[in-house]
Amino acid sequence: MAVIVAVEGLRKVYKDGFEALRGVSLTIEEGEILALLGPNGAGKTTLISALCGITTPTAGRASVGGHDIVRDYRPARQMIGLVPQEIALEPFEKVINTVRFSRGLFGKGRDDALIERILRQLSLWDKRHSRIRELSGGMKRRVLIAKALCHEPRVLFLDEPTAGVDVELRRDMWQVVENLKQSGVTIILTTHYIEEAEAIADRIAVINKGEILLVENKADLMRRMGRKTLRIDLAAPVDAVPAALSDYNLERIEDGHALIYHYDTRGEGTGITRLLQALAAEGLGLRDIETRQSSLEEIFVGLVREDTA
Ligand SMILES: Nc1ncnc2c1ncn2[C@@H]1O[C@H](COP(=O)(O)OP(=O)(O)OP(=O)(O)O)[C@@H](O)[C@H]1O
Repeated sequence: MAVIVAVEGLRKVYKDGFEALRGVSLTIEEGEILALLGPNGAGKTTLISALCGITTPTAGRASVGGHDIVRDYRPARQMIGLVPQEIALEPFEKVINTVRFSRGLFGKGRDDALIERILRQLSLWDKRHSRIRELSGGMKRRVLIAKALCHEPRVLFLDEPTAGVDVELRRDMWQVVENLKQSGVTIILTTHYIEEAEAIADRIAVINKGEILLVENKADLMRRMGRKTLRIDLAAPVDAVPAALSDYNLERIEDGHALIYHYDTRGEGTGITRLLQALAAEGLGLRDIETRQSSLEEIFVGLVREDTA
């Protein structure tokens, strides 16, 4: 796949001397959904702002569609749609005018067919004559997306697209993002909701304290870093883990009614067969067993904690 966004050694030092980006390098491929994950203050918005020309990088380079974001600011910016975190819309304006106006700001001529297609894609067509203030929060977010799409960008940045949105609307928004991907738009989104990245991203970039900790295909990441746990519900509770089982580092939970075994899916063997035999040899009866894959959230928290340590 072709690279559409290339970032190389990007640094941003704010006026007060704070270094928000410490040499970020990253490539984004055409047609993918990349989720940028990071704790508060990690530098996500700064990175997006730099790529969109809102803030000037102190050092390093970046290009969008081959256009340098500083030297060729205009063509680079033409290729980008930005959906900001804050909802800033004119409350008394009608939906359709709001969107048409945004296209005009990019110096593009009126194109009613395109605007209709975008509004339909975002399920806003029926609301095109409504005033912004009459819309629900979820619809306002869709208007922000429509505005960001109306100059036909190839790369769309979504900064926290579902912050403060309820679960149902969040799923709705995921569908919208998926449809945009199908239409060929490359999407970079920042999010605090790790399940959001897990649900829709092709690749995950983790950023912490202005540095990229990793960028990896989501499925590979979960396979590589993921650990599995085996939960063993015992027929009768134990006061302590028997000494004969000490090699397994079992965790005793729920007053000894259950034991947790952590194992690595990358290892040669999981050790489960041996463990079950050892439990039987100790005379421990089992009521139930259950395995669970660690979530992206657990992987993420582990990564950031390691980086802070
Ligand atoms: N104009 C500014 N001047 C000085 N420091 C700033 C400025 N803007 C942001 N920062 C600092 O840079 C760091 C990164 O901020 P940024 O908004 O990029 O983080 P973020 O990852 O988007 O965080 P959040 O998830 O909270 O939105 C923070 O410590 C922030 O306080």
